[in-house]
Amino acid sequence: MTALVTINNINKVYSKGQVKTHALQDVSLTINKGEFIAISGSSGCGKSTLLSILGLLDTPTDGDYQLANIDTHSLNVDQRSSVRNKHIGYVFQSFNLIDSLTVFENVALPLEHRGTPSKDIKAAVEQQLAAVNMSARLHHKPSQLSGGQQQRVAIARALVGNPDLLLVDEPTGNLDSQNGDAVMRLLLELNKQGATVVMVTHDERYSQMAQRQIRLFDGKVLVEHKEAVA
Ligand SMILES: Nc1ncnc2c1ncn2[C@@H]1O[C@H](COP(=O)(O)OP(=O)(O)OP(=O)(O)O)[C@@H](O)[C@H]1O
Repeated sequence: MTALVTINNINKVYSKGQVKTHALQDVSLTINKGEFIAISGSSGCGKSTLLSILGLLDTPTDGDYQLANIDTHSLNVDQRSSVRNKHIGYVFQSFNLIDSLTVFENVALPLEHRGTPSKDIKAAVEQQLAAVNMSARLHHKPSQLSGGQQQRVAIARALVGNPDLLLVDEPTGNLDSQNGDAVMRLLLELNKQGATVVMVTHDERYSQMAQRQIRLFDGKVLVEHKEAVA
């Protein structure tokens, strides 16, 4: 198995005036290519903080983070955003689509930032929207879609650049159970096709579907359960 992510003794301390919050305490984790990991735990235990650090949206106070053999500590701001663009897809609970852009334009964004030629963008966006069953809505605006459809578009945007790592924060949190189940089935299918997925969820039903489950408590890894490989 090939390690995609290695974090060692990550700590994150938020300081606001005199108040310090130790959001992550000595968290160490290896994520192999092709895994599907669910991170759960009660509110405030550090799930989103961990995902933001994995997604290079935030930096740890100390500790090491290697992604695809890159030591992320030594990256400057521009290098971090380039590594993020190339290696990471991020799906947010609130979709974070841009309302003034069409579905096609939203999904095209990561490739435009990379300077991909427009002919290649068109092919990749159409292929990715077909993979999430949203080909019929290319020219719609996000506000004209249901929540489940918006989340599928957000997943297409996260995957269009073939990232190594798909990070998903409460993907079903804003969806009813039918749409939530459909998004979960899609993530499992994408994982079967090779995507490495790390998903934060409150929903025990969905975390049980992951191959590996990590429960955080007060910023520490409390338990880890791994499905036996047959
Ligand atoms: N920007 C910030 N400044 C100060 N404290 C913060 C900040 N972000 C998070 N925290 C604190 O760090 C701790 C971990 O927060 P985090 O958002 O990672 O938890 P979580 O497990 O994702 O919670 P939830 O399930 O409610 O989203 C909490 O105590 C939170 O109050």
